[in-house]
Amino acid sequence: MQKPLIIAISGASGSGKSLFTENLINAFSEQGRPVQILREDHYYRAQDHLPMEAREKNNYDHPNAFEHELLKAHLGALRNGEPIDYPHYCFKTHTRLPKTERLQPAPVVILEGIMLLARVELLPLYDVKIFIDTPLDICLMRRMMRDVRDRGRTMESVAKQYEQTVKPMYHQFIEPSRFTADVVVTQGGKNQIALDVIKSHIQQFIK
Ligand SMILES: Nc1ncnc2c1ncn2[C@@H]1O[C@H](COP(=O)(O)OP(=O)(O)O)[C@@H](O)[C@H]1O
Ligand SMILES: O=c1ccn([C@@H]2O[C@H](COP(=O)(O)O)[C@@H](O)[C@H]2O)c(=O)[nH]1
Repeated sequence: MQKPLIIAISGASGSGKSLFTENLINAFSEQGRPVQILREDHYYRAQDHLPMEAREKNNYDHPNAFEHELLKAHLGALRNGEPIDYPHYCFKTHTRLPKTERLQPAPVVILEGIMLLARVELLPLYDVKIFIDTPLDICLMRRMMRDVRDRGRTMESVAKQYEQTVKPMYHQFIEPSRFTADVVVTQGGKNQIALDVIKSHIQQFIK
């Protein structure tokens, strides 16, 4: 089997990474499953040993919140044409679910997550590095709506977390990682030109 094309899509929380990824793979949905998605979020560390109060106070915007060692091992396996069983993370309980999901190797693997370009040891594993560059005030607005709607948060808790960790960690880790990207995308998940450019690059890897 030919080595897969591994594409890393990063950027702030709420920048539009997930939407960009979804819009990218929709184009290939009628061709079987040549493009697989793997989310860095699933690699948040398990926290079953901590009470809920401590979990709620954790800094989830520091690279050490992720088990990147496992992500690295999984990328190595996919490169070797082997399937992986990746963990499942729950944002409401701040820990992993007691199940894993199997991901089959594919010609193209798209990874998306906030710290993917901030870990230098992961960079050599990617073939294409994309940074979704969206102004932070827009990210906050989107996150506020999404976290209250989907992740069991209140507006107050989103605002407090943003002030205490999300914003400072963005400036410390995510913003500098923009300079490692091959492609910087403005206008988030709806930038049709950027989507078309990446799609045509992907198409070359799908026979
Ligand atoms: N360009 C855009 N215009 C309007 N809404 C957007 C745009 N990009 C993303 N969104 C919306 O903003 C929210 C956060 O986007 P998402 O893709 O989940 O961000 P991320 O994965 O970077 O955290 C989602 O509800 C999404 O539908
Ligand atoms: O238990 C958790 C784990 C993570 N978060 C927040 O999630 C975002 C990253 O997810 P996106 O899908 O990219 O928005 C990160 O900024 C963490 O603050 C959390 O709140 N709780």
